Amino acid sequence: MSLLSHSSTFLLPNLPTDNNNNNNDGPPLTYALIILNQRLPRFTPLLWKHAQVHICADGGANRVFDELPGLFPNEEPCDIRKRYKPHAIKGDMDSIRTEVLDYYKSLGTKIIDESQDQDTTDLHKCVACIRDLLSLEHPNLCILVTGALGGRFDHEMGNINVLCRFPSMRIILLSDDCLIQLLPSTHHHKIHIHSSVEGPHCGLIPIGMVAGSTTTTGLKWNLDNTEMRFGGLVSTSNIVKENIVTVQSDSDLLWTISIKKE
Ligand SMILES: Nc1ncnc2c1ncn2[C@@H]1O[C@H](COP(=O)(O)OP(=O)(O)OP(=O)(O)O)[C@@H](O)[C@H]1O
Ligand SMILES: Cc1ncc(C[n+]2csc(CCO)c2C)c(N)n1
Repeated sequence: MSLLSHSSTFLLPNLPTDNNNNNNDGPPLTYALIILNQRLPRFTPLLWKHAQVHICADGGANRVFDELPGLFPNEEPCDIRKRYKPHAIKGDMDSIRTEVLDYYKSLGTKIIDESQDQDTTDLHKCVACIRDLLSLEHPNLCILVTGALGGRFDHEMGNINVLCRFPSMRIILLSDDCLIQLLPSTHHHKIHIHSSVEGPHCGLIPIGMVAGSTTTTGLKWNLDNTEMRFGGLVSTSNIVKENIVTVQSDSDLLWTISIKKE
């Protein structure tokens, strides 16, 4: 089974320039950023800089409009708003304010109103949009999602469900405190830990099914062909012990790791 490399280099101030590789020994990645409708993480400008495409999910546009200027107290809000112009705003448009919609429309942002679809979330709609826009030209695409965690529980579960609905895409859900991604069972996984910005707290959690057998290295409490299931063992409050964590499992798992406060 082939190995998939993971690396949170997008949390570093500069992406590594040797071979222009931002994914350690994995293929260089192209980043896309989705902003959801929750308080922006403090490192949003960094993610924005690393990403080639920026899309707001409905009310996520209010957050860019309202909160990004506050991250640059010495600059004029209108300068910041022009600098951080989303490529598109997509969703069912029940949360974006009219003045915000009109403002970004006037700057040339694409407005994609999918209010007729009340069966998929705004995040789902944005991921599908990025897949259709970029995945052919950029097979090594990684979607970063801000504001995905730490709010309403139905929204959080909906956001995690998007990871499961697009299992072959690299999607990373972020909050100020942690990140979550899916480790599909189609691969073995090698996770490079950047201990200046992430860890040591971490977790490996089965989702939707019993994970019959999982083996890890690099953790304080490693799994050794161990079964995990909700209602039984799930690996929470684990600790990263090495610079590389490896995971092999017969089931899709969620990987989560804490993000350090500066
Ligand atoms: N409290 C929250 N916790 C977690 N995620 C959130 C929260 N609020 C919004 N989001 C995310 O931001 C996206 C856009 O939110 P917005 O408030 O614009 O729309 P919504 O109508 O509440 O969400 P949806 O239309 O997707 O049900 C949501 O699809 C969801 O992914
Ligand atoms: C069984 C079922 N439960 C909830 C919804 C509601 N819902 C799910 S996604 C969405 C769009 C949000 O922008 C809405 C309203 C549904 N359609 N079907």
